[in-house]
Amino acid sequence: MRNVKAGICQMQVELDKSMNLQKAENMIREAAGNGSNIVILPEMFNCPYDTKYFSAFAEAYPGDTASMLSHLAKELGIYIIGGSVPEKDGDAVYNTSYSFDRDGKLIGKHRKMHLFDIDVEGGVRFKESDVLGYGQEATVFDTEYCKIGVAICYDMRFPELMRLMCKAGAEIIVIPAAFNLTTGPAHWEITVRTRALDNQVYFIAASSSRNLDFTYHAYGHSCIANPWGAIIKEADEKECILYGELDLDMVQKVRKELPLLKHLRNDIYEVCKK
Ligand SMILES: NC(=O)CC(=O)C(=O)O
Repeated sequence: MRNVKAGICQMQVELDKSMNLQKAENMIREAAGNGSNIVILPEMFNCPYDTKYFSAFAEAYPGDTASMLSHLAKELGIYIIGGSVPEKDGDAVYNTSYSFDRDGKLIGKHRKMHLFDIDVEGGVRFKESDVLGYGQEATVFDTEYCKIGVAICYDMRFPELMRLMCKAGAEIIVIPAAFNLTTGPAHWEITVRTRALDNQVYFIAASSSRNLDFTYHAYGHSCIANPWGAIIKEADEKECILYGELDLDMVQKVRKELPLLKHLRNDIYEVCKK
């Protein structure tokens, strides 16, 4: 049996960065105290999800935020997938996720590859590319449980990237995210389930909770889908820690019983790195 307990911190993000860091620390400690092996934070957990704040909140690596996550991972002996934060690199700012192992070592760094530029009539309008640079690489890393792939929010809408992570051996895909009240009800759950089903992985989508003080209202509803495409845990829109047990043997069982990945017609089409 290969079991992992995941703790998803659906935290409320505020305007005050130090409050966000304190909140994240408290929630990580609580999730670890309740037996989580892997603790996950949401997209932009130290900064409101609004392009006007990204540059001012950005830190060059390691900075206070990544250092805190690394220390906590080591002290608590857990893996941390640190949501995402604005990262400063020279003149550029990226939407970046840092992951740490039980020794506090950085094992994954993902810069959001697909920037969220949308304009839905009567709904949400957002243009990350006004202020953010594009990530260039898919991110998959080893843990003692299995390989884990990490991407950020809008990245999950691109099946090619998810397939690339699956081909690189990911059995769990983790997506720190912040869908909204236009796209969330329509697309969140179906995208999570479909990506889990396509790739026969555990798919974890970790949102912030809904804060109506800001112009961008996160959908919340952090959830976990299993390799059969079923949602096994889902939060509502409020702040909480969502726990889920992942049975990694199920990944291999489903892949054996319904061998989608073996049946790919790579002679006709193939998702590959350029
Ligand atoms: N916030 C995002 O990056 C993506 C999102 O909200 C959506 O795809 O919808």
